[in-house]
Amino acid sequence: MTHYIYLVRHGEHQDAEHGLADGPLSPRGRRQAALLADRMSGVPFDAVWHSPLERASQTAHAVADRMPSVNPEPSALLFDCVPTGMTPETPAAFEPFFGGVTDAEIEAGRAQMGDAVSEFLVRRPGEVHELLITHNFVIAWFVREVLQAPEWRWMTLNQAHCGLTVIAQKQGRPWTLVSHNDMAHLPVELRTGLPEAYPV
Ligand SMILES: O=C(O)[C@@H](CO)OP(=O)(O)O
Repeated sequence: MTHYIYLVRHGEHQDAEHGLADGPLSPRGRRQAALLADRMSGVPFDAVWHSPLERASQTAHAVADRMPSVNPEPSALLFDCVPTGMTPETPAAFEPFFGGVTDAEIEAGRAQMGDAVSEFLVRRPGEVHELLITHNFVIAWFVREVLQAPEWRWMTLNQAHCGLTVIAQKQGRPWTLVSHNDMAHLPVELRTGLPEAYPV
């Protein structure tokens, strides 16, 4: 019996190129979400959770619309956030990023990620499949947590729009990383959202 959590970053949103924080999915984002829905259509989901932001909600509904028995629900624990601040271990290369982040945002992000781990990374009885549609940094934090990597390491983990990351726990065993940022369902022109173009 295995508990699977499928972590998916939302599709590209319409206003991303104008620097707006949220908005509906772009035409490319809608295609990403449809292909994700095709990919996931055979999974017997017990639950679909999504960040309350529009881009995540629309992505979740694109998947769930194909599964009449699944009702996607928003969770504030999956909201976009900055999980930690600059620490003595954080490489100096990341310093500019934190220039635009307040202490209050970091404190809130850390608390949110602590609560999210307590809520989702728990053993549930039986075979369980849960889909979480959320944001780049949130997925990075979950992966870091599963690997028990140093805190700052979330900054080195990036996921493409509608890339698929799977973590799983078998009865009595630790959480494992099954796959990271799997983009097999996305043609090259739809592999967006990574900091640099994927070289292969
Ligand atoms: O702004 C970003 O780069 C990330 C951070 O998590 O968010 P999103 O996945 O919503 O694009």
